Amino acid sequence: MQAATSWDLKFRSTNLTASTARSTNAMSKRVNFLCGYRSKRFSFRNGVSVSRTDWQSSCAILASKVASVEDPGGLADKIAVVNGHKNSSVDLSLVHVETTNGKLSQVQPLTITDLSPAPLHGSNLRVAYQGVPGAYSEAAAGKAYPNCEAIPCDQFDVAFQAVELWIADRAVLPVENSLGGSIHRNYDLLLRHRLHIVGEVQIPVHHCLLALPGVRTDCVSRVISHPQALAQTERSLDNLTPRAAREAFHDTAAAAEYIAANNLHDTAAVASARAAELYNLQILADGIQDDTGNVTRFLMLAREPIIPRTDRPFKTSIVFAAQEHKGTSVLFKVLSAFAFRNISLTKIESRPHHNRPLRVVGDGSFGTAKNFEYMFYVDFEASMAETRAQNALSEVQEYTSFLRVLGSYPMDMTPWSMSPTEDA
Ligand SMILES: O=C(O)C(=O)C[C@]1(C(=O)O)C=C[C@@H](O)C=C1
Repeated sequence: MQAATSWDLKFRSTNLTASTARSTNAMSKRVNFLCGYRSKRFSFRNGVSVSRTDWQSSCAILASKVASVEDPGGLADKIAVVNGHKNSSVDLSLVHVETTNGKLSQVQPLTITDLSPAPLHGSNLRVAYQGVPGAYSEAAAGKAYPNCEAIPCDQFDVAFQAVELWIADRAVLPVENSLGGSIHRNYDLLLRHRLHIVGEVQIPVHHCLLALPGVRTDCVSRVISHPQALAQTERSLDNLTPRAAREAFHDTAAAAEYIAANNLHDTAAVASARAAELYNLQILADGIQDDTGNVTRFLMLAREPIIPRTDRPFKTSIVFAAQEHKGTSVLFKVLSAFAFRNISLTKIESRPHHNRPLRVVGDGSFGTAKNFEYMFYVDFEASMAETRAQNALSEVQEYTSFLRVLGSYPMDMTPWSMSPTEDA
């Protein structure tokens, strides 16, 4: 192996799981984590910590530390193509390369940098995302916070908790896709947790069909991926693998990793080109999303809100519940509060009202009807620093029993490019 080059990459991988983010005291967790790590009393499977009772209340974390990676065959060039997009603005220094010459590297001991407190600013921001390296959410974290330390989490909920417990500074989570629609789980979690939306990023999602080297497409009997990714490639898969069963997986990159780790010759994954690189899979088909306009919108979440401004386009996200017995006219009134002030809405989503899911109506003469109650999520194009937005919300408050501003944040105005071909 050559001596370290300028392409030696210093990567860290901290993988949060549900059990590791369960405690309420961030500081004690951090300490427990460090002790747990040092004592090496827990074991690992596929680079993921296996929970132990004496470790369950501690904060985290598997850390696979510094991996020195030489640059065989132009790694720099290879990872400049992320998600199939050559000119991607995604900064790759966040990437968790755990492999050295294709093999998983050994877990390394902690160094002094592990003991430094969470930075609030700058490039060392710790950003939690759901998935494993190679997931689109990781690319979103890199676009949102170049040079950040991306922290993989096994569930959305864990990413929220990681920020609440000061293990991470930000979470970056998908909320909707232009083809697949809303990721409802994250809407519900936004309400359950007290984090603030501080930004949004949109990522063009360029899917590939991946399999072990040598596997032919007609030998694939099962395709695994994140349900959203399967939905976004439905028609392509009908053509490419018409007889293959489709199975949901936690995230796209985890599906790729699973095939590689289990040497599955009959299974393919829908995932990114970067996942193919990371897990040594071949690309059977490239650009298999059913429409080139396949974009996922991610939200950045923090413990504190940002101060809204008026010098650039801002978006504000709110959630509200209608006053009881006011019926559907409430929604009309709320929407008109924005319309009369020329505030455009970019999104409206309804979710079950978990505290009050049903409303019984009718006086009994014809029986009673059970109407469902909803929480409405609305995104509108204005900053909370604008008087028109403040006035609109004070009007909305009159019609609602519950109103929360989830965040007022800069809109992602990245110039549009749909595919790698168009980038070139
Ligand atoms: O599985 C991944 O790679 C993810 O980042 C998750 C996710 C999603 O939740 O929608 C993100 C973007 C794509 O739309 C497909 C999947």
